[in-house]
Amino acid sequence: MSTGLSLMAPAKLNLFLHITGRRADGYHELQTLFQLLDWGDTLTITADHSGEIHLSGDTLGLAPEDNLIVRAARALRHGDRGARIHVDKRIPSGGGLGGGSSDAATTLLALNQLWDCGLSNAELQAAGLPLGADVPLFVAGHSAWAEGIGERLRAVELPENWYLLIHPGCHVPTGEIFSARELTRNSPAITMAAVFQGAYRNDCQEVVARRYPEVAKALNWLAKFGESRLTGTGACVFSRFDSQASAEAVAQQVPESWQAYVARGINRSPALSELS
Ligand SMILES: C[C@@](CO)(OP(=O)(O)O)[C@H](O)COP(=O)(O)OP(=O)(O)OC[C@H]1O[C@@H](n2ccc(N)nc2=O)[C@H](O)[C@@H]1O
Ligand SMILES: Nc1ncnc2c1ncn2[C@@H]1O[C@H](COP(=O)(O)OP(=O)(O)O)[C@@H](O)[C@H]1O
Repeated sequence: MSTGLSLMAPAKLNLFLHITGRRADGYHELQTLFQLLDWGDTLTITADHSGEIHLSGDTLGLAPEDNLIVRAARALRHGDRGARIHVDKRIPSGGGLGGGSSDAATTLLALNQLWDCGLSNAELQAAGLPLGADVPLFVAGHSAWAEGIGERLRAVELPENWYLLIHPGCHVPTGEIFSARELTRNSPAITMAAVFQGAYRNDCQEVVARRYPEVAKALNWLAKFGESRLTGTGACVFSRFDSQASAEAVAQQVPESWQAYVARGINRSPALSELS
């Protein structure tokens, strides 16, 4: 049990996000289309018998017990199971790109194999949900139509378009947006067919744009080149392009105070092919 794995933890976009209700525990029910991207963090994980989880690399200044990678490893650990995990982060934290959740999911998938835990994918999704509403998506590893709080997933095949993502530099706390009084919480449930006909939006976008002027600016700037939209609760915004070259050409023009990323949509997470 000393083998290691190096896996990509992909980012995601919410191509649309409707809030359809609120549960008794305060969590919001939503409908969303999760698009996985061919771009993300890299985790290098080696299992050992130390009984400890050691994390190195880009730890974002978080205490180990607050890092979703360590929390995911601890959810599976028992006995003398231990691991050394190195993380190279590319996905900006708190950007609505699901970086923390993807890191957690990749950790669960890798350690389930390295530690021979024998959990099914469904069991891993359930173990990951308390860590974050997006963790089941990344454990399932497929672009998906999602309902519930994002954990009821149906795999979908989406066109593998190119996207330009802009991080306008501000941090938008998910909890703040979900507790905003002005947030629309009663969007009627729609069908997947309606979404593919273009009848969709992100219900968080107006609230985030009003509270965070830099997000509004980035949405307006990107709208010069195509339809621009917020992912999740932000702060990142994105637009779809027909080719890598056209996305790169616009990325070159992004104002210097913002971060630009070009990525391709993918249907299946590359991590799944790496794992047996
Ligand atoms: C709404 C999404 C769409 O992808 O936004 P992003 O975070 O990616 O921007 C996610 O599901 C978010 O998932 P995640 O960021 O993991 O959220 P969590 O840690 O589970 O929740 C943070 C806080 O947001 C609120 N929350 C989150 C998800 C949800 N469906 N309803 C909520 O009300 C809760 O107050 C919760 O305490
Ligand atoms: N490994 C990690 N990578 C990113 N963020 C993490 C990680 N562990 C814990 N976090 C915390 O999770 C929160 C949400 O991060 P993230 O999932 O990247 O954003 P979002 O939910 O907006 O997509 C951040 O506030 C961050 O402090």
